[in-house]
Amino acid sequence: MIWEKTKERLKDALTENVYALWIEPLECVQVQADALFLASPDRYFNAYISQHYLGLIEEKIKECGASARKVVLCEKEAKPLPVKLAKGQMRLPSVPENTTRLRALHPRYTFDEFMVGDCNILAHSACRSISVSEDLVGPCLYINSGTGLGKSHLTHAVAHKIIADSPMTRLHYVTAQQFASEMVRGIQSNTMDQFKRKYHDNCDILLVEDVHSLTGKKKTQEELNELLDTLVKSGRRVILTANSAPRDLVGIDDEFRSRMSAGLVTSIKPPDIDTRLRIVSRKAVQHQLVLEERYVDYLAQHIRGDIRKVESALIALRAKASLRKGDIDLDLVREVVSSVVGHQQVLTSAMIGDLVGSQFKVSVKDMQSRSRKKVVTFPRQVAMYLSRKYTDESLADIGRNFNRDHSTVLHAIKVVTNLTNRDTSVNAQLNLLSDKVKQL
Ligand SMILES: Nc1ncnc2c1ncn2[C@@H]1O[C@H](COP(=O)(O)OP(=O)(O)OP(=O)(O)O)[C@@H](O)[C@H]1O
Repeated sequence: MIWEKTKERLKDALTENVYALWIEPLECVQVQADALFLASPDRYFNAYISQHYLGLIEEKIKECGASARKVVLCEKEAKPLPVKLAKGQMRLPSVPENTTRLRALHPRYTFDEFMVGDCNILAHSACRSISVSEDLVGPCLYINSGTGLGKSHLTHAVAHKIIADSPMTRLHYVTAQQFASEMVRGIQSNTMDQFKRKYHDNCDILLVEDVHSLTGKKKTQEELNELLDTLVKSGRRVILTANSAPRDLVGIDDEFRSRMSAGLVTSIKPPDIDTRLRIVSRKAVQHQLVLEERYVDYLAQHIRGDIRKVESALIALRAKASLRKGDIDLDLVREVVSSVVGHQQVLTSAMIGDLVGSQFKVSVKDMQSRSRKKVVTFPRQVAMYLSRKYTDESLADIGRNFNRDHSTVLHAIKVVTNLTNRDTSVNAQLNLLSDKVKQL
């Protein structure tokens, strides 16, 4: 009774779509003195509810005057997905049967959780505009990147947004492998008609991940090629992801390659230091970890590329800190970072200062001194220039290492850039030093 009453209030408080999508599937399975147990289709569903609606649900329960004020979310009894869904079972109401299963979507891979920087701004804005059907990028978007740089995150974000804004959209989210297996099953069981109907007729947006895995799978490539043609020609939306650009895919037919390149092709680059800082801060909050700013800096400085490594470092930090029942300190952060990135050394301005000093036979101490002698100023300026070029340190950090402020570093960069443009011997010297820096 109490849940029925609460649902009435939630119905008034939420839009029809949101209510149908997120509240209706919840089933009250138990009421205890202080808690109401609600069962949902799966744990992803639970996570989404916890993040977005738990407060409101509890508020409405309170308004209904129940003594049970707390909500405990649990999963409905896990059952294998039935081939033919029983009425309403484990399927979101109002959502067409053949839309993506929400359980395939990670609840936290949303636009809100995605940190945007120079490295991914185009992919991000293209996904945003596809998710609201803006016609900025055309119907087909291809995103490629190395591992762990956010392709799935963005693709899921598109799906979340579409499902939340317009749940009636027929959206299919599959990996290329799943698409291939489904097609093979269709061929083997003589149900290709059904397969074609699902993707050609009953699909408004298609999201296919990891198309590089179709290497050598001629038949699947043909099928997907034909499907892309149908969807794109009829103005429906497609997002494809892969580990490399279409031109670099191996074992892919030219026709299919060209079809995939027909719309916007964009790559996500490894995140720059500013984006990494924001990612570390955001993920720390997600993992309920309170981190001092200097440790956020340390993690962002040292963990580059694959963002999964940031997550594993944070998980390890939390686990180790709680085992030790102590605060997080620099030693612990260092230990965790080196276990995540191995012994890969991160280039610093201090290392570059040492190298340049030894090449010019000037001590680091002299470079840090106030001396304006040319034998000291030039190596100092070169060290600053190379530090800016090869490390992620800020101008202020580089300056600090040489006992100067950021404007001196800016000036040094200008001087050295001018010299390399004018003086071939300085240019040659810098090339030589650059090679040595790269070997550090
Ligand atoms: N810009 C970003 N902001 C916040 N988190 C990010 C960002 N980019 C990636 N991540 C996180 O990094 C992890 C890996 O991302 P994701 O799975 O999307 O990578 P991927 O490019 O699809 O990798 P793969 O090619 O290995 O499948 C996820 O936890 C994701 O949330």
